[in-house]
Amino acid sequence: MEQAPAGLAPSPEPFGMFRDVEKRFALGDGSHLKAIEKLSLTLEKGQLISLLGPSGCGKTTFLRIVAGLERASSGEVRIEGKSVSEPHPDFAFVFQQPNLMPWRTVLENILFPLEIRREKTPQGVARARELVELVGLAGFEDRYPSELSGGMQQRVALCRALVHDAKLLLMDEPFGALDELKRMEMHDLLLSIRARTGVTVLFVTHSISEAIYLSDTVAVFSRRPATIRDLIQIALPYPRQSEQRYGAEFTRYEHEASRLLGIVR
Ligand SMILES: Nc1ncnc2c1ncn2[C@@H]1O[C@H](COP(=O)(O)OP(=O)(O)OP(=O)(O)O)[C@@H](O)[C@H]1O
Repeated sequence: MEQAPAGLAPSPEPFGMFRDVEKRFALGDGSHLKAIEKLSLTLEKGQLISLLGPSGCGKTTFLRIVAGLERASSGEVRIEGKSVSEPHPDFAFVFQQPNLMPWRTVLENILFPLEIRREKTPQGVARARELVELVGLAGFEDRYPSELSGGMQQRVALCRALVHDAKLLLMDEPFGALDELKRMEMHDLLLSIRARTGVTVLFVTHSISEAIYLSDTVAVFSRRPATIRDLIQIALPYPRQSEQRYGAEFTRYEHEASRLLGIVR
């Protein structure tokens, strides 16, 4: 690490630091596919960054690398100053499908991460119940996933991700399978949970409006091989309100993102 000039404390490394990340996949015919090229991004603690880009550009691959589920071919991937090489117990995931265990009740699904960590303490159970309350599922603790709507199942998945007090929440198009109304409800729910817990979030989406509504920063990806075209800082105040979606400032951000994506000039 570089030495700070005398009298100045070295500035601490950001929570997440990704520098010149590249990813090449070896294909069956002996050729390679370059999914990510020289991608650099920093993530501050408590920040919510959306990764916005066209389908197939490499967003999921990047998220999987940050998660430690995939290794970068080159570049640096660091969380809290440490290189990521495998999934970390402080990371949590929410995918497009809730992937609940059908034979477990709502509460049992949420408690699962605590069970595998052997942390199913009375405090852990209390936190699970508190999360159930927070996402509006009180009274459904003993129901099975098949008895819930898709939106309710996704809320259970969110509780399961947060029950062990994750530091980093990695979300891959988590609301993509929901209808517009449910998706908007989930946006407000995610933002209220984030305001309460201070969790840092990386959120993959190809919805421009979703990215703007949720994020303090939108990282607009290029087409494959993915790199970041630009960062859009969203200055809309929190707590976000649905009315903001129809304001002139929101439209300006939508236009800027569309321009960076090459949809409009
Ligand atoms: N394991 C793999 N082996 C070979 N190629 C892969 C592998 N995983 C992903 N790819 C390729 O890498 C590219 C990026 O895929 P990725 O899933 O990251 O895109 P994405 O931006 O998340 O797309 P979408 O929004 O459609 O989910 C694609 O061309 C995909 O075919």
